[in-house]
Amino acid sequence: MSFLNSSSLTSSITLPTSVQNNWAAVGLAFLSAGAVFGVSRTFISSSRSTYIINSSGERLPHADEDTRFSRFSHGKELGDRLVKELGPIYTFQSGTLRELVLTQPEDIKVYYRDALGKDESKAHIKSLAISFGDYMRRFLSQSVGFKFGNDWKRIRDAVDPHFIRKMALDAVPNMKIDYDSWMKALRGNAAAVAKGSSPNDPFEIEAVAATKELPFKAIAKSIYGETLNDKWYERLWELHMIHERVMANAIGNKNATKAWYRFFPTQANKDLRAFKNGYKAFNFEIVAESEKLGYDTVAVRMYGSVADGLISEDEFNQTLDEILFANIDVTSVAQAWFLLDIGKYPDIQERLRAEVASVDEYDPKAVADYLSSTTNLMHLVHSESARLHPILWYNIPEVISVEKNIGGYHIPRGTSVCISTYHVNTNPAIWGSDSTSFRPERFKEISSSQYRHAFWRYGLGPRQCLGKNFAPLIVKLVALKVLKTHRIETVTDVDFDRMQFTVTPKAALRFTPLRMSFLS
Ligand code: HEM
Repeated sequence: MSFLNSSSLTSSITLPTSVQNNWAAVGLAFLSAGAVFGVSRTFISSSRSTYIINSSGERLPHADEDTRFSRFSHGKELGDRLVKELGPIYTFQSGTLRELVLTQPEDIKVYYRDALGKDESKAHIKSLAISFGDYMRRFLSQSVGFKFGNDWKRIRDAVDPHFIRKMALDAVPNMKIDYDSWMKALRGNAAAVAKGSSPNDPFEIEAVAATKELPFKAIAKSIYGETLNDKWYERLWELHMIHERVMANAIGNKNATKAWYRFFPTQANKDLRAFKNGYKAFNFEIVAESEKLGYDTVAVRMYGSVADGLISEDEFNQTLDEILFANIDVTSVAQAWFLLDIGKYPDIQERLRAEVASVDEYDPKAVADYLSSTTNLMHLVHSESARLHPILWYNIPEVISVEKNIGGYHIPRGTSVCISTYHVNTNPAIWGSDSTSFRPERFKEISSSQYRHAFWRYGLGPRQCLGKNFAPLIVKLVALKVLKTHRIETVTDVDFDRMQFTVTPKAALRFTPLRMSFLS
């Protein structure tokens, strides 16, 4: 049964593997299921019978349809229809919950005001609507993305220093080595179809297949540094394979959501234990090895916070799990969209190629400077691609802990709130009448303060993506590498893979080598 037809997030055990895996990528990055995990402030008030009203007593427009799955699979169509029928602020159902949806920057600004709460009781909490139950709690409830309030601040304080801009830039030369190998090997990828027998002939490949595993090594290397040789990487990859099965169960196995399930000798439980114990041992041993070799890696420094009693060992291991295993799909999908956009607009591609021609890709500083520039064409094209392809149509909701007046309506505390990302990113009042067109130059015409609450990419509130300094570099690096060696064309119409949780493109790219020499 497809998740599109299931009546509850956990009601289908038989989600196709691809769906399960991608739901895994809910990026636990964005994740949120924290509220169910032993949290006392469970005061979700927006039940089906609760109406939100304005000062004249008028009800906020409401769509009485359960959107828990359609908001991901058909989020664009759903959002377009609801904005047209209900206006810029509305509620829709998420199972038994009535959830508030925002599309206007000024409303989003109010929503996020004091979201972290100086007083913890006023901080946003994560929504119960997407709680995944006991199985996931056993391996991810201690990760940063699941926390809120003071616990979240404590972990972020310990982790943030290792993901600052300088760290990301320092990681580029090491990443570049893997991107070189990726480009050389792409033609031989099992999913690639050669359009001739000569290495000079083009080949075609689905964009997501091309980029699928690329970010994993990049992020792993950023964390484990020089210590991560082939032997360690092989071990990490084996853990990744177990993690895929674990996530599939966490999201698709209804029984696994129940507390009693942990006591049964199922394969899912064995996998969970194997992953938890295996990853704990991996981290412990690789940190020890790094220290022995004198390598000052991110993992070593993060482990220092465990030794100093700032975070627990579970918080350390689970936050690394979230960063490494759960973020693969989010970043690879962003890479796929970026290449598809470049492949779709040949004139932009040629201008980009002319720009990258002046970057010496064997000079680490030149590469880092180029990838981190916020004024070059690469940056403009990357921003435009990110604007038009949010990774979720609706972000993962948070629950407000104090009553707010948003868009003229009294929003009670306990209301679960989410953002219609595409409608924010294409709001004509901010982005102009051509807001849905691909026009990178618009980013030269508008200042970042003008779109501060109108560009959903790494989060719009004070709680933002931990990888936001790394992700753009990883995505741009793919484009740099491709443009130096190949001409790319988007050869099929771009559709969405609606069986995926993230907004995933379904389209193929044709790669035509520019010259032979890179293959040698
Ligand atoms: C293009 C790629 C990526 C995009 C678009 C993206 C986007 C996001 C978004 C929208 C959030 C939610 C922010 C919120 O709560 O409002 C998030 C959270 C998070 N992301 Fe990313 N992300 C990407 C890549 C990465 C990478 C590479 C890492 C690894 C370093 C990462 C680590 C995280 C973590 C740990 C969180 C949870 C942060 C917290 O709750 O404190 N992300 N990401």
